[in-house]
Amino acid sequence: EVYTAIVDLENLLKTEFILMETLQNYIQQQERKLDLLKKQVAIYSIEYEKARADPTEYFANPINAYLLVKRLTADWKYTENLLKNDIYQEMTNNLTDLQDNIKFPTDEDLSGAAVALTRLQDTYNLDTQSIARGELNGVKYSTELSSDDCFELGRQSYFNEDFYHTVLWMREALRKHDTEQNNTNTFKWEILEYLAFSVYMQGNVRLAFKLTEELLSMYPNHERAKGNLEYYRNIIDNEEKSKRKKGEDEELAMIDDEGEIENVASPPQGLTSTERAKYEMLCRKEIELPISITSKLKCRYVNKGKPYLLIAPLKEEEALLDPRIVLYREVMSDAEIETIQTLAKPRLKRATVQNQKTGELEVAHYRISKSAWLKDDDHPVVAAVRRRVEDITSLTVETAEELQVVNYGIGGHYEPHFDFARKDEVNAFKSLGTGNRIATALFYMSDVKQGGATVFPPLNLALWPEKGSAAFWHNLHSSGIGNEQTRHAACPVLTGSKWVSNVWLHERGQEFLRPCDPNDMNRDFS
Ligand SMILES: O=C(O)CCC(=O)C(=O)O
Ligand SMILES: [Fe+2]
Repeated sequence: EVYTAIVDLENLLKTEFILMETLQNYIQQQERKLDLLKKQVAIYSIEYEKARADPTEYFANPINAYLLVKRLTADWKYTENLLKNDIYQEMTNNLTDLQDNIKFPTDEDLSGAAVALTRLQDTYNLDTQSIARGELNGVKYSTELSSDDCFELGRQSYFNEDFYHTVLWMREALRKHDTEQNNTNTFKWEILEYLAFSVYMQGNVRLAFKLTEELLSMYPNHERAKGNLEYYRNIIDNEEKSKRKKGEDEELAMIDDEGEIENVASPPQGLTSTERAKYEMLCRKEIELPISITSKLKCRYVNKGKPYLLIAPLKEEEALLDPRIVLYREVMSDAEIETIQTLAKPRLKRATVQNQKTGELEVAHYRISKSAWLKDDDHPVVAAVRRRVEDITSLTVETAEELQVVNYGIGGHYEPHFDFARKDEVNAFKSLGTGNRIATALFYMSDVKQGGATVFPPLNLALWPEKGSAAFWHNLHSSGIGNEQTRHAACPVLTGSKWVSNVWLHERGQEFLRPCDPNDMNRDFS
C-alpha cells in the first residue's frame, strides 16, 4: 500500500537507487567479461589466419603445432569457464538478499497507483492524450508516457474490470505504438487483444470484430483471437437474423458500419451520481458560492476572551454563515508542523473506516490516505495543538479524540461522508463513552499544488488547503442531531502532497460550553 502516501514513495526512491547500482555493477562485470572474450577471439583469429595462409609451413614449426593444441584445450577451457561464469546468478543472489532489506512496491501498489491515476482523470476531467504527454490541467509535470506505459495502465484497468479506462488507455497505447515501433516491448496485437475485448464489454461487437480481424492479420495463429472472432461473428449474425425477421432490412444496410464506440464509464459506486457530479465539480472549482452569500462573510481578529490571545489574536475568517464554518489563519507554525510530521511518519498506516453494518474498522477505496494518531504525551507540540483547539472553539478537548495526522498520496482522497455517527450505525464511538463527534477541527499542514480541497457538496462550499490554517465546524445541531449539511469530502490530490491533522470533539463535557441555539429547528425536546 505504498501508493497511499507520498512519504513512502520517497522510500521507494532509495530502492530504485540500489537497483540502479546493482544493475550498473552487473553491466560493468559483463563488460569486463566481454572484453576478455574479445581478446581471446582476437588471439585465436591472428593465429588462425597465419595457419590458414600456409598450413604446411605453419605446422612445420613444432611450437605452432603445440600452440594450436593448447588453444583448443587449455585456452578453450579458460574461455569456456569465462562463458560459464554466472554473473547473473551472483547478481540474483545479491538481489534476493537485498529484497529482504529494501522496500519494494507490490502488484497491489501498481494496481492502486493506476486506479489513482484514472480517478484523477475522471475527477479533474483530464483527457487521456494530455496525461500521456505528462500534463495535468495544462501544466507539464513529468516525462511523456510511452506506448508501454499506456498499455500497462490499460492492463491494470482491465484487471479491475474497468473496461472504460481500458479502452481509453489501450487506444492511446495503440496511437503511440505506431510512432515508437522500435522502442516498445509490447506487440501491437497484444494491445489489439485487450482493446477488442474491452470494446466488446462496452457493447460494441462490430468494432470488437474488426479489431480482432486486424489482430489476426498480424498473428494468424492466435488461437484465442480465432475463437473470439467466431464468437463475435455469431452474435452479429444472430442480431442480423432477428432484425431480418422483424423485416428491418433498411436498417441492416447501415449496420455494416462498426461506428464510434460509446465508451461510457460504469455507474459510480456508493454515491448517487448527482452527488458525485456535484462533488467533482466542486473539486474542479466549477461551482463557487454566489456573491449574495460571500459578500456577507467577514474576517476579524478574535481573542475569545482569553488574555493571552489579546497579544496574538486569532485571525478568523468566515467561510460560511449557515451552518457556520470558519477558517483560522496561521494557527500552526512550520516548526510545529515539522515536529508533528516527524512524529507521525513512522506510524502512518492506511486509514480505515467503520463498516456501518458490523462496526468493524476496514480499509475502503473511498478513503485513501495514511494516518497516525498522536497523544498529548507523545510530544509537547501535540498537547499544545490540542489546547489551541480549545482556544479556537471554546469547547473542551478533555473528551476529544487523539490528534489524527493524515497524509494523502497520489490520488489520495476521502469521498463525501459525515464525521458524526448516525443513529443506525453500529457501535459508533460507543467504546469511547463520550457521545457523538460534536465538532471537527481540521488543520492544514501543507499547501497543495493542485486539487485536495475540502468540499461540502450540500453547501456548494470548497475550502482550499493553506499551510498553517485550520477549519472548524459543528457536526451536530444543538439538539444533538447530526447536521446533514456538514457532509464533506477531501478531493483527490492532483499534484503535490497533502498533510492535514484533525481533532474531533465529542459531546460529553460541552454541556455548559456550547450555547443553546433557540432557532435550531431540529431541537429534540423529547
Ligand atoms: O482532508 C480533508 O480535507 C478532510 C478530511 C476529512 O474529512 C476527515 O478526515 O474526516
Ligand atoms: Fe471528515
